[in-house]
Order: sequence, then structure tokens, then C-alpha cells
Amino acid sequence: MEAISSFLQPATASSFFLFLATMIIPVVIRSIVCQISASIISMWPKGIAVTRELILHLLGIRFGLDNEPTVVVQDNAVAADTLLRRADDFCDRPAGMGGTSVVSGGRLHTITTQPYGPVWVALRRNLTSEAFHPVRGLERAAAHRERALAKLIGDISGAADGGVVNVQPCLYAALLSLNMATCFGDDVGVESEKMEDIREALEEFRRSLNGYHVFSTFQTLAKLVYWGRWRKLVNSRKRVVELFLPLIRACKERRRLGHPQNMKSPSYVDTLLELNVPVAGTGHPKQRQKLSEDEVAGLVLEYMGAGTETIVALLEWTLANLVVQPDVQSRLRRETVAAGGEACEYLRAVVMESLRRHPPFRLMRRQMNRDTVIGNMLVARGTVVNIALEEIGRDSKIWTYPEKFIPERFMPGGEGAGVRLSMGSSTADAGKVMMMPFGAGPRKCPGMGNAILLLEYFLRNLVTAFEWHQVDGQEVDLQPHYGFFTIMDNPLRARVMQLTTVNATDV
Ligand code: HEM
Repeated sequence: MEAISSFLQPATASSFFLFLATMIIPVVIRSIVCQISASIISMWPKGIAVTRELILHLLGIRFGLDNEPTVVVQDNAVAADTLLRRADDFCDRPAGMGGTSVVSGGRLHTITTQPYGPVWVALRRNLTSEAFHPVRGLERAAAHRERALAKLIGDISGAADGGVVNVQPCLYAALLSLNMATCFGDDVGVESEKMEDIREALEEFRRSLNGYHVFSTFQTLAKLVYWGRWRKLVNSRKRVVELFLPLIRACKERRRLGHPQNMKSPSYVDTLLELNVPVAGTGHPKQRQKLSEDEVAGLVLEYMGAGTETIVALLEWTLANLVVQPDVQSRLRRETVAAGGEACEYLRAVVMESLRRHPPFRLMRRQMNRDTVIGNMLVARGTVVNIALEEIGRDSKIWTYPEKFIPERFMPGGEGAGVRLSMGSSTADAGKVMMMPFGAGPRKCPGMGNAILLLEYFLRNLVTAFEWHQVDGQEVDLQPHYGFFTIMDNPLRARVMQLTTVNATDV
């Protein structure tokens, strides 16, 4: 060693060692890595695949809402106490919910994701006091409902191949055409080809929402790790918005020309174009502005998604249960015919049982805006609170045979008689909570009245127009698929027998 040192000049010596190091160190590291990998592989349990999720887990990287500090509420009394008595602490949703909000990096919001405050009040009030107002909105939409029903009956009769129908596509087409009409108005003509594009685009967007929660935290990194998923989400939303924008512009043009239709019966988009919302973050409620085109498109997407898929899913679940239980179906038919278009107690009971047994949203998410006691636990501000809507409706302490579909439980004398769905912010409501498929408190679903109306309307007419039977050799499978909405894992196929030519009976 000494000989070498004396032989080399100092500068040359350090270069030599640097050279040696660069040659030797990688070899040493590679051999260490190989040895470690070999021993990991030899110890690695057979049958466990090395996935991206596993690697992220081992590195301690967690994306998405599911990895935020979370409390799950499964007890109805605690849920009621949380949402009604402590409503002020639970009025926000976690950041990073909703496709529109995620894709725009929190720049755009829908009613669902808008932070609790004056803009949320303005958007929500616009929906409930216009499109969903019992007279100005729902009553005026009667003609749209009749047209959608006629389409549905026609599609079911026409699609019946040897009497067998794939039910979901028929329901979807009818609800889509109804919601397009109430959203854009009668005279924004959408030809059937465009309608098919919209159907496909909405479906693709819904599919892209499965797993989108990973983008709610550390978005930049999550985009890199889940690049394919991100691209799908962005592109599918872009596709729907590009289909809606020309229709929104046509509404604008119609308003500019002062079309009488707008004055008589404004569509949802007309009301959004008319609306002035407070300017967020200024603290001056009087400072107001119009919504941008992007914002209107996001709200339209919310209306079409929430208003179509939920109703389609529930109608499909209900018809599936009626196929499985022909006695319930016969009673429903008898009693709706006897009611002759008036309110029918048994029809309401069937709808309530469907909502209890198959709520489209399994969980409802809120985020606490201050430290609060939930049940007997102190939970810190910022914690995500998941209310387990499905489990609350199946609580065996409240419901007998909770897994069974028994509409009679909502008839006089049944354990569910008199149960109300409409729980506002009144603390007096809290004691009566037995199920909450529409949520509760100030942020409960604003579409509830419309949803009940549509469910009863279509169901009443579908059971009087057709008899619904099992397809020979194919049992109805009531297994759920838990995605963005809870739908049937195996879509319903039914054998139908046409009974009458239907005169639409509106409730
Ligand atoms: C059977 C049908 C439906 C069910 C079961 C349902 C259920 C729900 C639930 C559980 C929530 C969360 C409520 C909460 O946080 O307390 C919600 C919110 C919401 N729903 Fe529905 N929904 C239905 C139909 C509709 C329809 C037809 C619309 C109309 C467009 C709609 C629009 C909304 C909106 C905008 C929100 C957000 C409310 C807010 O954050 O202020 N829903 N819905």
C-alpha cells in the first residue's frame, strides 16, 4: 500500500481511488441487492402477487380518502345524533370527493362537493326551489314523465325477445330521456344518436369513478402512480362535458331570443344560467356573479348522474324482488289498480322497503369541521365520518329479518309503519331515525321528493302494464355490486307478459 502511495502523485492517487470506487461499489451493491432479493423471494409466501398496491403499502405511501383518519358510524341513534343534533359540525364533505372537483384540482364544485357556505346555499336552493319545487318543477314535468313512460313501455314490449327483457337498459334509456328533458328543456332537440353517445359517455364516466378516491390526497404523486386511471377519469369527464356544452349554449341562445318556453317552464339549465351566486371567499354575500360554462357543465353532470343512476338502480332492485316474490307483485298490482292513480299505501311500502334494503349509496361521507364527540368518543377535527347507510337500514335490533324483502313491515302495525325519510335539521326528528337512504340534516339529498315521485310513478305503471316472471332456468341473483352506486351484480333479466295498454297514472 505504502509503495503504491509513494509511487503515485496525490492527485493521481485520489483519481485512482475514485476509479476503483466507481468500479467496485456498484458491484458490491448489486451483489447485496441480489442476496437480499434472493432471500426475500425464498421467504415470500406463495400465491401473494407483488402488486403496485403492495409496494406502496411496504413503502408506507397511502393515497386517497380511505387512508384519512376515519370513523364509521353504524348505529342509527349515533348517526341521528351526529347528523341532526350536531349538524353544524358535520356540514362539509371531505376534500377530493366528486369527479368534477377532483379533475379540476378543487377549482370547480358541484352541490355535493361545494363547501358549506353561501355558494352551496345558493346552488342547493336553486335546485329545490325550481326544478324540484312541487308545483313549479315537479308538477310541470308531468308531460316529460308521460313521454318517458311511453318510451319505457314501448322499449320493454319491443325488446322482449321471446318475452325475455334485459331490464336495466330499458330503464336507463327512459330515465335518461326524462332527465335530459327536465335539464335542458323540451325544445333543445337531442336526436337519438346523440342520446346514445350521451348514455355511453355517462356510463364510461361512472365506470371511471371506481377507484378515483386515490386522487383525493397527494394528487400529483397519485397521478404518476395511477396514470392510466387518471387519464381515464379526465378523458371520460371531458367527453361528457363536450356533449353537454352545445346543449348548454343552445339554452343560452334560446334565452337570448326570449323564447316563451323559458318564461313558462324553465329547465334546470335555464335556472342555472339565471342564477347569481355569491363570489366565494370575499365575505360579501351581496357581491354576486354568474356561473361559468364549466361550472354549469359540472352541475349538469351531477344532475344527470345522481338523478338517473339512483332511480334506475332502485327500480331494477324492486322489480327483481317482485320477480322473486310473485305474491308481493300480485298484491302491489291489485292495490295500485284499486287506488286508481291516487296515493297507494302498499306502493309506498314497497318503495320504502326497497330503499331500506337496497340504498344506492352504501356509505355517506362527511368531514368534521371541529373536535366533536360522536357516540362516546372524542373525534378530532378533520376526521372523515362515514355513515353506514346500508347497515343502519339492516340493523337487527330494529328490523325483523332485516335481510328479507318484506314491504308489509311498512304497513299499519308493522315495525316500520310511519317511518319518515324526511329528516331535516330538527332535533325532534332524531328519535325516529330507523333508516336514512337519503342522508339526514341540512345536507340530506335534495332530490328525495323527486326520487319518491319517480319510483312510485314508474313502479305503479310497470306492474299494471306487465306481469314480471323469472326466466326459465335462470334464478334472479340478488348479489350487490358495490361501485359508485350499489347495483345488481348480475343485471336483471325477466320474462314479461303485457297486460294492458297503459294510461299513465301520475301521483
Ligand atoms: C333514490 C334516489 C336517491 C337516493 C337514495 C339519494 C341519496 C343521497 C344521499 C345518501 C346523499 C348524501 C346526503 C347527506 O350527506 O346527508 C345525497 C346527496 C345528494 N343527492 Fe341524492 N339520492 C337520490 C336521488 C337524487 C336525485 C334524483 C338527485 C337530483 C339530481 C339527487 C341529487 C343529490 C345532490 C345534489 C346531493 C348533494 C347534497 C348536498 O351536499 O347538499 N339525488 N343523495
